[in-house]
Amino acid sequence: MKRISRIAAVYFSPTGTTKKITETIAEECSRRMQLPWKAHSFTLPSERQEILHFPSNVLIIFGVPVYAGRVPNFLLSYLNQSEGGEAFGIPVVVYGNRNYDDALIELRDIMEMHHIHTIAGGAFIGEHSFSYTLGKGRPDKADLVQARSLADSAASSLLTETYATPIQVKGNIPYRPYYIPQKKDGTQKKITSVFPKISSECTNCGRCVHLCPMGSIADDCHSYTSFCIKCGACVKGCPAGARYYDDETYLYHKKALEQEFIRRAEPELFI
Ligand SMILES: Cc1cc2nc3c(=O)[nH]c(=O)nc-3n(C[C@H](O)[C@H](O)[C@H](O)COP(=O)(O)O)c2cc1C
Repeated sequence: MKRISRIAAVYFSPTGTTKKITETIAEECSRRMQLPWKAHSFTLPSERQEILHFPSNVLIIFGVPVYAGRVPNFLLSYLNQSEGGEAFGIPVVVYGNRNYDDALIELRDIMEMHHIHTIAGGAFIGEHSFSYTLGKGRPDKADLVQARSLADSAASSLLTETYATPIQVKGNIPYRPYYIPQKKDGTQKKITSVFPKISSECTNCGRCVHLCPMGSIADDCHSYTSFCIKCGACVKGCPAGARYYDDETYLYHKKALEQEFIRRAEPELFI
């Protein structure tokens, strides 16, 4: 086996569910392989100043949330500059109880293209960025058991050199187009130009300014300097509950998702 001397949990995670899964897998790999692990977030603009560059001796647990059934597209130019140095890696996607569509296979391909040899993969569920009821409380205890199980199998396959790479995961090639929300009348409408509103409860504490992964909220907390990806970081992270959406298509889409995807989706592990 190529020498692995440390483990890295590398993730983009505006509302923290991807962070939780990715770090749990890293922690368990660390326990099983008796190696140190470290977290590396690329969620905030300041964290994306440096490109991702890994030496060959790292096992990389690479986590992204699923946006529109795919790897978030605004991350592609950043991810496509990364260099994996022939390291081993585990692609992990976290989705809001609807579907992960082609996100996992796309992430695997990105990793392979940048010289990270994938040996396992997983799709997990997190509370949906738009909602407090869809995937509520996920990942939960049972999800974390699954995350640890993925880590155990991956660690065993590395220790016994029985891994297969690239890992075979679910998904289509070519990838399906990005999922587009529907309006009430059944026609599709993108919500790219929608921004959260700010109520009078806002205390100008600046928390949202710090949390925004696009660096799009001005210091006054009330105006926007760039675009909004609807990640939910400012809405769910506002201590005063002052940020909300009132866009009709956004609200209709959120309600439709909450009504249609009430079944409990389960994690899928690829080993
Ligand atoms: C723009 C956008 C698109 C999303 N698209 C999907 C999707 O296609 N399928 C799904 O199940 N969840 C979708 N989600 C929900 C997130 O994948 C999910 O909430 C994830 O747990 C968020 O990760 P985080 O907590 O690390 O930010 C979407 C969220 C956003 C913001």
